[in-house]
Amino acid sequence: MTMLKAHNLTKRFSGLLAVDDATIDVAEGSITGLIGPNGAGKTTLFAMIAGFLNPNAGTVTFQNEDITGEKPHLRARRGLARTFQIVQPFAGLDVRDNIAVGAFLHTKDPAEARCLATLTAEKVGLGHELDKLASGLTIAGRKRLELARALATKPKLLLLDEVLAGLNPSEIRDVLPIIRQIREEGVTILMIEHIMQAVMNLCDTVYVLSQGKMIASGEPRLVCTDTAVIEAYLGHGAAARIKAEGAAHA
Ligand SMILES: Nc1ncnc2c1ncn2[C@@H]1O[C@H](COP(=O)(O)OP(=O)(O)OP(=O)(O)O)[C@@H](O)[C@H]1O
Repeated sequence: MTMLKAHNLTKRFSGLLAVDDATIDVAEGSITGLIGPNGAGKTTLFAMIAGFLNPNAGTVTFQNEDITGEKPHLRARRGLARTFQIVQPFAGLDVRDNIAVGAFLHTKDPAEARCLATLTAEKVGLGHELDKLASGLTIAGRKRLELARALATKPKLLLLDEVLAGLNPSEIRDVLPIIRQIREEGVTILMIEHIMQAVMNLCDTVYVLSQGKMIASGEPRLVCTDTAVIEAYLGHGAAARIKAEGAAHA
């Protein structure tokens, strides 16, 4: 079943066409990637899916219901949660209470929210830092916290905006199994990611956005060798140059 259908979405910022008639389908149970060069419009597309921005055109359908124009908190109640590229925890709250903020979506009882927060912290490897102030976490810790805050809302679809950015290779290796485990527990994932190793490792399907347009989609291995994708990242004529160099070295 297709859980999310974001169809023909367009977003203009005064003169700039940030997203231009882009379509993305996310299958239930999948990890779907969204990649593209800087400024391609990925975050803008995410914001329209999560309801933080209204599209100028196009529709967002979640579990067969049209949610275009619906406010973010109502989408969250349906089970659509997102993380932010710039991590902004409540610095003065400890890790447990930061995560509990997400849990309050489903309960008014602080004890229950904290209990769910504790369980969620363990899932992302923050179980031993529950009493620490969020401001005292490392970048890697803050990324995990961001993941936990979204997970505590009990999402059906989790939108991850560059959760691996800023992490070193060993920290990335630690987070990949956590993302896989979240999917194993039944959460569908749509992730913006620049780190290709992670995309190749995790994603069943990947979409490529360039200058606001969706230029390719499919299995990560196939998409990476697509001429239009190589040119979007490396410039016009790059695919031919790479091919020629490959032939010269053969
Ligand atoms: N609120 C805004 N007002 C005006 N222009 C904006 C706004 N938000 C984004 N843009 C512009 O829209 C385009 C797409 O930006 P967006 O952040 O969606 O790209 P991105 O693919 O997420 O980039 P990155 O990989 O660098 O995060 C860029 O040219 C950006 O400057």
